[in-house]
Amino acid sequence: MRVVELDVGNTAIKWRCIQNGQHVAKGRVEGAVDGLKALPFAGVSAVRIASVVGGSREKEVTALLDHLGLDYEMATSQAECVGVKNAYADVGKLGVDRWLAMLAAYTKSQSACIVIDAGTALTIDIVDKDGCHRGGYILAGASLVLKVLSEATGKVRFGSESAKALLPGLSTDECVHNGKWIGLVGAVRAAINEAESIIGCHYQVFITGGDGMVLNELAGGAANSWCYCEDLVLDGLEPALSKA
Ligand SMILES: Nc1ncnc2c1ncn2[C@@H]1O[C@H](COP(=O)(O)OP(=O)(O)OP(=O)(O)O)[C@@H](O)[C@H]1O
Ligand SMILES: CC(C)(CO)[C@@H](O)C(=O)NCCC(=O)O
Ligand SMILES: [K+]
Repeated sequence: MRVVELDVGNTAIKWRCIQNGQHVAKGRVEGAVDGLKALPFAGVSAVRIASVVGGSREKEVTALLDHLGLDYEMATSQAECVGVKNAYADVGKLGVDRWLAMLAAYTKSQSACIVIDAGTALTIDIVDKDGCHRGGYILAGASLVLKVLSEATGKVRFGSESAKALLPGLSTDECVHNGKWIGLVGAVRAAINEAESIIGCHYQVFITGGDGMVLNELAGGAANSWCYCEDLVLDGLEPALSKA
């Protein structure tokens, strides 16, 4: 059996192809949804989708799959799945990428976990040892921080990043880029601190997203034990969509 999984995010669509349980291809599509036409859809019997974009972009994705004659299933955030219990009163409002990443993390750890997704947004979610989601955080991610600074100021003008560091900057470029990272690293450290008062000190940290690896590296010391999982959101699709 051949399956394609899609993580439709606000910046890019991440995809992978699974054949008989093996991951055989993967990639990233930026910009127009038409880029999905290049995926290896031949022989695919099912498409699983995690989408946080909604609206017309989501319709473009499903219209393209319909056009290709492919059956698809769209994951949604539920009250409970694989032992994880959603903390939102309105469970469907929790971003499905956050939900799926928690399902995957809790399945892997079978213990308390903290799930960090460093994408367009930075999200941090807390799951206790019994699988109860104990809440989370949504912040602007690295690229959004830059966008907001350049749009909302007259003189914070900067180029691209030359090195990734947390040191105090000595130019606008360094101040902005290092500031962006210290904001993300600092937010994650503070969130973990808050989490410890809720779930205690025994937990596994999982990190994913386009900026996940950099954030893991910059967080230093304590972050050595974090588990970087490139496809945590996609990993949650199968448990979320498998019928009991
Ligand atoms: N080709 C790339 N590969 C990996 N990371 C990238 C790439 N291009 C940009 N990034 C980084 O990834 C971040 C976006 O995160 P991610 O790839 O998780 O995207 P996303 O599609 O926005 O997902 P989501 O909307 O679900 O957060 C950007 O801040 C950017 O720094
Ligand atoms: C926060 C993002 C954008 C992260 O991708 C996504 O999970 C989302 O659109 N969430 C909806 C709002 C919420 O999770 O409460
Ligand atoms: K994401």
